[in-house]
Formats: sequence, C-alpha cells, structure tokens
Amino acid sequence: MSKIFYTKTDEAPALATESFLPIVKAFTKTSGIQIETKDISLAGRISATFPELLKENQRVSDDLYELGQMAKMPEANIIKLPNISASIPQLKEAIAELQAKGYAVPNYPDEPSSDTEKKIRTKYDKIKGSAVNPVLREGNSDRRAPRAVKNYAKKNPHSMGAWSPDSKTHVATMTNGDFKANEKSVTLDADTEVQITLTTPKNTITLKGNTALQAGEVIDATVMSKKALLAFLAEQVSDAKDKDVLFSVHMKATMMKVSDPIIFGYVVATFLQPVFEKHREVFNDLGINPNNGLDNLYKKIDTLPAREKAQIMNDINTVLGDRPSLAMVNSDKGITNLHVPSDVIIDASMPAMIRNSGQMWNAEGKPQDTKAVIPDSSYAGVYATTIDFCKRHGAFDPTTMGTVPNVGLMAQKAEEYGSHDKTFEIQEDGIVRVEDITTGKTLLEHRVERGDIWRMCQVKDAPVQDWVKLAVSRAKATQHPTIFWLDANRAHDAEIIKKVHTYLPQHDTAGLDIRILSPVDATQLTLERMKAGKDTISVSGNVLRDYLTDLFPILEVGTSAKMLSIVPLMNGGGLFETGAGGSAPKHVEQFLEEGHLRWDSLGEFLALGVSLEFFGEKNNNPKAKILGDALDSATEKFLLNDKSPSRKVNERDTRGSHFYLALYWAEALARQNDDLDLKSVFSTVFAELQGKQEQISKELISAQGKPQDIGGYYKPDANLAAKAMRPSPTLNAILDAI
Ligand SMILES: NC(=O)C1=CN([C@@H]2O[C@H](COP(=O)(O)OP(=O)(O)OC[C@H]3O[C@@H](n4cnc5c(N)ncnc54)[C@H](OP(=O)(O)O)[C@@H]3O)[C@@H](O)[C@H]2O)C=CC1
Ligand SMILES: O=C(O)CCC(=O)C(=O)O
Ligand SMILES: [Mg+2]
Repeated sequence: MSKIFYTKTDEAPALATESFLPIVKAFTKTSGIQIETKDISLAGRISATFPELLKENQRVSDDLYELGQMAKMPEANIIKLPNISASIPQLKEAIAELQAKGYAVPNYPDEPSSDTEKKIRTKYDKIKGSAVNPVLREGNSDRRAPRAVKNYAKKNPHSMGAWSPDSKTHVATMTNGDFKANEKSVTLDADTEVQITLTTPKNTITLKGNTALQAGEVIDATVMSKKALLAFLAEQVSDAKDKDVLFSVHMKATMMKVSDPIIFGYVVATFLQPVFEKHREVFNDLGINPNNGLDNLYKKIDTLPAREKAQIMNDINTVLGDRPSLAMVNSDKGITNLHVPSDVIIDASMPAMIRNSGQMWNAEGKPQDTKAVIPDSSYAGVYATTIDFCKRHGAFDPTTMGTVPNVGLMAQKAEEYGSHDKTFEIQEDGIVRVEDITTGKTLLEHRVERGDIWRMCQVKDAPVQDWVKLAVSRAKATQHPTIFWLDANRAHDAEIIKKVHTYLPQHDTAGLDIRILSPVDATQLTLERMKAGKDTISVSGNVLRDYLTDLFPILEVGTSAKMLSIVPLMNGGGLFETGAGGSAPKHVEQFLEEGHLRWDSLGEFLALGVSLEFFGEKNNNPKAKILGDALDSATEKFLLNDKSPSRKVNERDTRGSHFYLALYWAEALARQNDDLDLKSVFSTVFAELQGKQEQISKELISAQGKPQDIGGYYKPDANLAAKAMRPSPTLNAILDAI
C-alpha cells in the first residue's frame, strides 16, 4: 500500500511535528492513507551510522538511505521538513548528547591518525553539512508564494525597515583569485571516467580516483587562491574600521561544507591575527581550529590555568578593541558573527539584513550599517544590486510589490551540491588536473598553491532538460516573464546557456517571454518589476535557488516559511518540502525558556495539501483529494483569520495555530458534499472542536510561561516532547476519538 512519508527532523520543526502530526494522522486515517515517519534528524543519522557500537535497543534503521531510495520510485510521496545541516560544532554537540544518553558513538576525530579514526572521520563527514537535501532532492525545485499567502501579506504587511540613500551598508567581494575568476568548464561528449590529480615538483598525487561521467554532463572546476583571499580579508577588516561599519561575513558553511568552513576559518584567523601569531604554540596544543569559530576558541582557552587564560583573553580583547565592531548573532549573549560557522548562513541572513534597513545588530543591541563580506564573487552581485536598489528607491512595499517564484536546478546533486567529495584544500604547490581516463586527455587544469581551495562540480544532462521543461511549464501556467539567471561570462554558465538554447526549442514557447540574463542584470530587472507590482519567474542554478528562495520571500511575505516548495521527482514521485527556510534554532531557545513556540507551520500545511492531492491522483483515492482540497480551504481561512503563532509568550503559539488549522480543516470537510462518510465523521469533529474552542485555547495557553524540559536538544525524550507539545487533554481526546 502506498504511503505518505513524513520526516522527523530537528529543532523547531521537529517540535512542531509533535503537535501537528497527531492531527494529520487522525484526519487521514479516515481515508485509507497511511502516514509513516522517517527519522532524518542529526541524532538519528548519527545513531544509524554506528549500529555496531550501539546496544540492541538503541539501534535504528538508516531512514535517510531508505528515503533516498524511495525518492527514485514513481510512487514516492515524501513530506520533507527542514533539518539541521550540521557544522562541526553542532555535530560535536549532538555526539556529546548521545554519549551522555548512553550511546557509545565515537568522538569526531579532528585530526584522524589511525586507520580506525580515519574511517570514523569519513563516516562523520557524510553526516555533516548538507547531507540530507542532496540525497532526497532527486528532482528540480519549484518554489513560490501561493496566491493566498501573497494576498495575506498585501493585506497584513510585515515590518520593513526604511532605507536611507546615505546608508553605509555595502557588499564586499573579491575581484580576483576567487572561485568566479578561476572557473573553467567543459561538456562531455561521451560517457567516460575521470580522475583528479595534483602534480607537484616531486610527484603526482591522486586526489580522487575514477569518477564516472555521462555524455552531455557539464563539469566545472575552479580554485580560491588563499593569498588573494587573505589579502582581501585584511583589506576588508581595515576598511570596515575606517568606514565605522559592522564587519559581517556571509557564506554557507553548511551547504558548502568543505570549502566554506575553511574560508570562515581564514576570516576568524585574519580578524584575530596578532593573537593567533603570538599564541600559536598554545593554540596548537589546545587543538584550536579557527574553522570552528570563536565560540570553540573561547571554550578551549577556558580549559587553561587561570593566569594563562587571563593573559590570552586580555590579548584577544585588546585586538578586538582595535578591530571594527562585529555584527552580532545575539547581542544579549555576546554571540558574534564569527562564533559558529553555521550561525550566519547567507541565504537567510542577507535578506534579514536588507529587510532591516540594511543593518545588523551591534554589541549594544542596536542596529548599525554593515559591511557584508561575501568572499566569492560568483553571486555577491545579486545582493550588491539589491542593496544599491534600496538605497536609490527606498524599501520595498509588501502591500504592492510583485512576486518572484523560482525554478531551480538541483536534481542529482547538480552544481555545488555535488562538489563535496571533489573539493580539496591543497597541501602543496602544483597543478590540479581533471584527466579523462579513457582518452588520457586533460579536461581542466589549474595551477595551485598550498592552502588554495580547489573544487569541481557536475551537472548531468537529464536534470538540465527537466529544469528547462519545468521552467517552460511554470511560464505557461503563469504567463509571467521568465528569466534564466546565467552569466555568459562565467565558464560554467556559458555551457549551461548552450543547453538552454538546445532544449528550449523542444517546447512550445509561443507567446512566452523567456530571456537569459546575468545574475546582476536579472536582479536589476526583477527588482524594477517587483517594485512596480509585476511578477517575474527566476530560473536559476542550485546556489541561486537557495539564495533567491529566501531573498524574495523574506522581502515579499516576511519569511520563506510560507512558501510552497515542490520537488517534482524525476522518476515520477513527489517530494513536498515545507517552506524554504531552516530549522529555526532561536525558536527552540524561546520554547525552552518560556514555553512558547513561534514556529509557523504554514509550510507544512501547504506541503500536505499538495501531497494529499498527489496521493489521490496516484492511488485513485478520491477521499485523499477531498482531504487535500479541504486542507487548502482551511489554510486560506487560517491566513484570512490571521491564526499564525504570535512571537510573544502567553499568546497563541504553534500549538494554538495547529488547533485552528484542525478546526477549519474539519469545518471544510463537514461542509463538502462529495463524500458523505467524510462529511458525517467531520461534522461531529467540527462540532466538538468548535464547542470546546475556549476550553482548548485555555489549556494551550496555560501551558506557557514556564521553562520546558524535553530531555535533550538533538535527541529530546520522545514522551517529554510529545507531552510538552500536546498540553490540551480536550483536544487530544477529540483527535483520539476520530
Ligand atoms: N531545507 C532545509 O533542510 C534547510 C535547513 N536549514 C538549516 O536550518 C538551520 C538553521 O538555519 P538558520 O540560518 O537559522 O535559518 P532559519 O531559516 O532556520 O531561521 C532564520 C529565521 O527565519 C525565521 N523562520 C524560519 N522558519 C520559520 C518558521 N517556520 N516560522 C517562523 N519563522 C521562521 C525565524 O525568524 P525569527 O527568529 O525572527 O522568528 C528564524 O530565526 C541550519 O542548520 C541550516 O543548515 C536551513 C535552510 C533550509
Ligand atoms: O541543504 C541545506 O543545507 C540547506 C538548504 C537550503 O537552505 C534550501 O534548500 O533553501
Ligand atoms: Mg535556503
């Protein structure tokens, strides 16, 4: 029997699931729909990796692997909530929590020496960073704000900070020696295998052995010069000081899990350079790695004897006093932009800054103009253009602005998603070559120096064809102008442009406005149209998919949590993602402190709606379709009546918002006449929920206002979490009776 797979993830969405899933299960069991949970949480993935070290009752199945297989089946129907893409500090915290709970999982070896340690490290490296999404995303991405969400935002605009033409905020990006400048690309004309080698004056080292490539596949390779990067960073630190703006770095240490933590480490090391120089030996002894951020550095220094610690802290504070102010992640707690590599991810952080008058928070908790350092220039121009636009035209107006849906190329580990096992920190000067093993020809090569970061990406032909098809189908469905964001001057994009020119004519595009523009030109045109209330589809590669599906939604509707995010899987199944944002660690913090969860599950509601409709079609189950339609009406009413969670304690939170969704869902099912069984069942449910509305609200609110203990962060106690998230016996009894 077909099922809907619902993912158990981490942090706020996992908490929300404890409250929402019982509602979903109760409603859908009336209609022969089975919902199965799959645990792809960080803690679950760690446990599944080391079964041999765990007790019988601790062992779990490898749900991510199973779901990855499922994603390739025509009947796949997966609802995917956001999960933690773990940085090393997060991974270590999760390991420590599991160990404290009696799980004998090994420590993360920072510097693996023995074979055993190397094996452990390889296993952990598969868990860290974007380890889930590339496995499940066996299709391209279709993300957009549903009409009801857009209309809601127009009527109830979110706050939007005013922009001043004198704002000192700006983007700083490299002009030479970066990934963009050094990119080379080629399209394969036949199936083959390649290897990646580094030839030094002494010998040739294989960086990666036989790698199969398909005919029509585009590969690109590039290198970030360490020298150029360090020179750039030193310049930016002093320029931020001169201009009296906050210093802030924006990158994606999670998704670009090999390259970006190294770049982040150079930022930390540059910022504190005199300290790293003076205390090199102690720092080495302590195993301090700047890639793990300031938080880790402070924790390690904390283990030193008091006098030594005081001396180093004194030196750090002297240097920090001399530097530009750092942008803060949490000024109350003194957490800076350089504390943890995963705290500031570019997709969410740049739009938040743009929404906030181009300002970030300083150590006093006040907003201040900022230098946003985005080292690689491949996509930095998108933000620079947006910032300049706001300086010139002022902030966007959510009540009138247009919308920018995205069609993103990501299937089969397209582009940077597939670079993780082909990114290398170069150990010796030499030449890196991508060699075709079949023909012996060198396909791509770069001269590199020790410390440079070299990487290769690939995109298979079938995903590109599917992406072009998806773009045309969205263009047809909406009649919006549709822009491929591709830069003819970038080697990789130039190859993709050739493919777009080949595949577009295979579709009926009569009457459609489809163009290809560089990301900077595309941004400018899209913003002009958006300001004038006009809609424009962006068709982009994988990284821009990530960036644009936070940037535009956050400006348009206040958060990307309200996006419809569909991945039509290439083999016929459906992956329905819930919103386009992340797992909101700050929400958990508030929940633990005061029992209020502000996570908005609108993304889950939208995803479930399309999943049910898809289930109905695939399985010839008209009840599923009716449930889906009713859910859509309920979601619309939910928006109209503004039942999203409040941000403040003792007001409706996630749990209260779920109650209203259930109420409206039951109402819509009670009102429809297409299925009289469902009508009868849900007429009773609706009457009960409506009659006891006050009692339920009271029970849900009175659970707030006190600290919560759910028995863990990465692996909460299942019973405690369920109890905390289902505090209304009245609601629970009504659901149980369905
Ligand atoms: N699809 C996926 O699996 C994704 C996973 N991630 C992962 O999520 C984690 C956190 O990333 P982070 O950079 O903090 O980005 P998030 O998107 O989790 O959070 C940024 C801010 O967006 C707001 N937000 C996001 N989702 C919601 C929601 N459903 N309801 C209300 N507000 C919301 C919150 O604002 P406020 O605090 O003001 O309420 C939040 O602090 C990381 O581990 C990251 O790798 C990130 C993106 C996608
Ligand atoms: O895969 C990840 O790490 C994050 C993905 C993400 O941010 C997105 O899909 O928008
Ligand atoms: Mg994103």
